[in-house]
Amino acid sequence: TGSSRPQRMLKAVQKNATKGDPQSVISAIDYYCRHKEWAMNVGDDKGLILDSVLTEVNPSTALELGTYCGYSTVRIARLLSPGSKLITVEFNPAFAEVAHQIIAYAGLQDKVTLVEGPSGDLIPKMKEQFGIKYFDFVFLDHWKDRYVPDTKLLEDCGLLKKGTVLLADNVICPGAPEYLKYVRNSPRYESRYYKSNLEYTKVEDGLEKSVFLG
Ligand SMILES: O=C(NC/C=C/[C@H]1OC[C@H](O)[C@@H]1O)c1cc([N+](=O)[O-])cc(O)c1O
Ligand SMILES: [Mg+2]
Repeated sequence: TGSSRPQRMLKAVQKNATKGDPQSVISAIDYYCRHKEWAMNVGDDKGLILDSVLTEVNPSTALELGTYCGYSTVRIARLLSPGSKLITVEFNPAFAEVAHQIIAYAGLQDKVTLVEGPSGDLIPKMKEQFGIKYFDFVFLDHWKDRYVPDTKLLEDCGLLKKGTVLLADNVICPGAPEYLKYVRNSPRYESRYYKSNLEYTKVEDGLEKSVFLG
């Protein structure tokens, strides 16, 4: 059987990026996915919004739900201050295998803990297994129908503190309507929408930033 799309993406990184240079890994993936083969990375347009929110929050502990091939993992980890940590959760073992290699190629493996498994099972174990008190930043980019249950789970497990920032991808395309309703109607969040476009396309999409008010 042939290679998979994630494996072809990894080959493009190994061929075109410089080992230990996160920006070159990001550029190599964006070039490949824009000109050769689309893939569901947050991409360069929404990536700039992710970068700006991250720089503003400057999280000590960050969580990513939905690693896929590690593109946004690299985008986030490259901006973390020394000593800060990113935990990223991926359900699909084939995606996780490629992500490990892309994160290592970027030289960011010491800042990132990649955990394989269903987010719903892993979130309740975060405190005990990873010594996490709470997250300062959460990037939601996994199954869109898990955004609401996992946000509620993070609240119930005491993993959010006053000021924690949730940033959700794809709230327009493919869409996360229940999530938008939840964070926009809840008195516990202050939300705003960053209009952009679906990665590598002209279709509208955007990111929803929601600050937990405690
Ligand atoms: O399903 C999407 N993401 C959820 C990913 C789901 C997969 O990754 C987590 C889990 O292992 C699952 O196999 C998605 C889909 C599109 N899309 O245009 O279809 C665009 C995006 O940015 C997306 O994050
Ligand atoms: Mg996405």
